[in-house]
Amino acid sequence: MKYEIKKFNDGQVTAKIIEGGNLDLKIRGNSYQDLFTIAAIKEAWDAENAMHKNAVAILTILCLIGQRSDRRFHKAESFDLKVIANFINSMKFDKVSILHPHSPISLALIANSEMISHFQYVEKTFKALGHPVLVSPDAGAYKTTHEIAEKLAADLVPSNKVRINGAPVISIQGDVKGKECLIVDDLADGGRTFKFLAEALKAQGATKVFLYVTHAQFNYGFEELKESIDHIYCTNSFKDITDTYVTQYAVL
Ligand SMILES: O=P(O)(O)OC[C@H]1O[C@H](OP(=O)(O)OP(=O)(O)O)[C@H](O)[C@@H]1O
Repeated sequence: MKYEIKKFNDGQVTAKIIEGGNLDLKIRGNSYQDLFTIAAIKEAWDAENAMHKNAVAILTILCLIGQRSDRRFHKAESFDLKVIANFINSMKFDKVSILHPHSPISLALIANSEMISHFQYVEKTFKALGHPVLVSPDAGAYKTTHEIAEKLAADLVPSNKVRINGAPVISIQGDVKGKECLIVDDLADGGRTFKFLAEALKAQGATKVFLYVTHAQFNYGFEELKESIDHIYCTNSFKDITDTYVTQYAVL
């Protein structure tokens, strides 16, 4: 399958199918633009395949926009992940694979979806660092990090996070004295969760603190992390980062 994308001067996106066959699209999916582009491709593909019902359409989303908005936070506010999921569902893909979604709600809302595990990236990091203690930063991350720790036979220290006026307040439930720690989570936005956690781990005697996140957004506060986190490991699902402080695994 081959296609062509054109952009009009007013921002409109249009797609043209050049060669037929199964559709296998891989996108960051971290912008509405990305979603509209695949909607155009899928619409053109459907029109071309109206007579060939056995062709298959698969979508891979590396960093789903709105994945954190997995509930209606306040009355009268929009439930954004539901809006995004409804739009993706309207395209009727046969399979939608999503890399390390923030919560299972993405999978529940998006039809025919399945999770792509981040295990291989954590495993590479864990081995490169020489088997550090894994740290899960909050209840949301605990389940998947616990599963990964079991598979790696790694020690796991859970920590709890509550946000007070937006700022994370941390409590660590384990002994990290004299140990190297690897915090494992799905995404970093400003990174304050990890800055506070790394400071707390070091205050409790951790010798080094590393961070793994699948979706390295770092929309703000990136430089500050260098004060408490020794090195960051991530994928390029959200963006490419050129900084020796960061090791990125290519997924795109
Ligand atoms: O880089 P930061 O700005 O610190 O944000 C990163 C944290 O935020 C997200 O969790 P969130 O608090 O949204 O989890 P929730 O679903 O439990 O509210 C994410 O899973 C990280 O733990």
